[in-house]
Amino acid sequence: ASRRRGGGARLPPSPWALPVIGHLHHLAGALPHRAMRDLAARHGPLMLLRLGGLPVVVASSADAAREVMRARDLDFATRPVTRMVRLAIPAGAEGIIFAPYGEGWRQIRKICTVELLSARRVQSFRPVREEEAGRLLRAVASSSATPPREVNLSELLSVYAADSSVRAIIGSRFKDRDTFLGMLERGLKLFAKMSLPDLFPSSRLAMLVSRMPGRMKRHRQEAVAFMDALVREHEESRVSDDGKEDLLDVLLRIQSEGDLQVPLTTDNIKSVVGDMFAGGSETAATTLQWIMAELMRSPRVMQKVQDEVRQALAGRATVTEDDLGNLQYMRLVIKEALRLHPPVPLLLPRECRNTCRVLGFDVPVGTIVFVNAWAIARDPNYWETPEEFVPERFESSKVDFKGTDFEYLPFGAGRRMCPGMVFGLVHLELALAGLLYHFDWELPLGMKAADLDMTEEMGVTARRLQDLRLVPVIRVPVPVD
Ligand code: HEM
Repeated sequence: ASRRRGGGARLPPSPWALPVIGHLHHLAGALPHRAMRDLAARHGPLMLLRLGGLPVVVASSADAAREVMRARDLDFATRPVTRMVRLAIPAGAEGIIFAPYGEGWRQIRKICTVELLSARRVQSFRPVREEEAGRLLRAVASSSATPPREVNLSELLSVYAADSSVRAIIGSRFKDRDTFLGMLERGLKLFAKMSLPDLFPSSRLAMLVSRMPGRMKRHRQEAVAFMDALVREHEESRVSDDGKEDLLDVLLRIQSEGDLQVPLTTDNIKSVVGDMFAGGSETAATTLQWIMAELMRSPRVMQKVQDEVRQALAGRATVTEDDLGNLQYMRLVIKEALRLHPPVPLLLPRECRNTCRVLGFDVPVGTIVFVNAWAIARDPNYWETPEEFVPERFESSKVDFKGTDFEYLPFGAGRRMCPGMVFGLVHLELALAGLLYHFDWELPLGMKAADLDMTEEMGVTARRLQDLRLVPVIRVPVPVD
């Protein structure tokens, strides 16, 4: 039941709580989006949890999501910054993801949408993507000898997404690419975990007993040294605005042009570089892995989407981005995979800036808000046979992921909605079209579609626990370099 507390606030309903840990035990042993869906079934579309010392509200219906991200978007337009994140990103040094709502964030957001992630800029990286997609296809082909052998498709897709993003962000010139990737990945792992000091923000003991603060500080030192070298290298070999700029070049140019309302510091720029990688890489890799897994479980859909791709490309040596516009059914396949497997199932957390009312309940200032987009996208109130992979459901429906249909929110909605949608989608489409055009796909010997393990694990994204291993059989040879 809902509770009234000091001043007569009507708080959203909560499950039973334990002293100190609050509701943490309700989440133990399950993935957060799944545990929260089960709790919401009992406590309603807006519920209040206390995770250690953190008050958290979870929105689990389209109505609740609409309230948070449209009606009251301004009240929820900032993000919580935990103690550990603060150790890695000092106040004022934020990029975009963790920037508090305000002029600074608005300016960086505008730079992202107009300069970094605009359709024109994304287009300028087309040669990089096509090269990386070619590399992916060759890597797959080289493993499909006679007799064809299985490949670890998860690994190859992660390499594709990471390499292609990194080349867009810091260019192809950078010598220490591998170190950069390794560092970013270690950093992301640290950010993805809620540690004791995060859950108990006022506890000094938690700070003392946890190993996280030390790790975060070391990560920051390493990242700062590395980014300094990266920025220096970019400053020494400036590229002009001839379409060959990488995202770091663009940021440094905007900084040097100087006519900004809020100064853009080099610390901000370094954080944006990290944010672009954090936002763009694992999301694309995870989605591609889920799409291929769902296609393997649904031979009907696989056949239909391969027929489409092969008809559209008949006689072609390989796929280019010019071909993608004709692949309507493939686009529905991607939409359906993003419905069942939104890579960021709880979206990125928001924080309440002003105490306000949502669905008749009071949400106090400072509360962290999650929108359970995963649960909403599988809710039988909005979806027929929600657990089934049926791309055709989007054929006659206007529901889209642009942030106006609150039953389907893989990219979020409102002011904080994902600015990287175009960038992400074109990566997905290009790689997928290539994989479907050049190869037929089989399960490893003796395995049936029903045996494919679809268990999730929570990293930065909700990704596959088991790597996806499949056997590619060449249908159209992949051109050599
Ligand atoms: C399949 C691909 C992707 C998915 C599913 C996805 C999903 C999301 C989601 C759910 C959010 C939170 C939105 C909210 O709070 O309402 C978000 C934010 C964000 N995404 Fe993406 N994303 C993808 C690709 C990308 C790419 C390619 C980039 C950049 C290269 C990117 C950069 C960002 C940034 C910077 C934010 C934070 C925006 C802000 O706080 O103002 N994303 N994304």
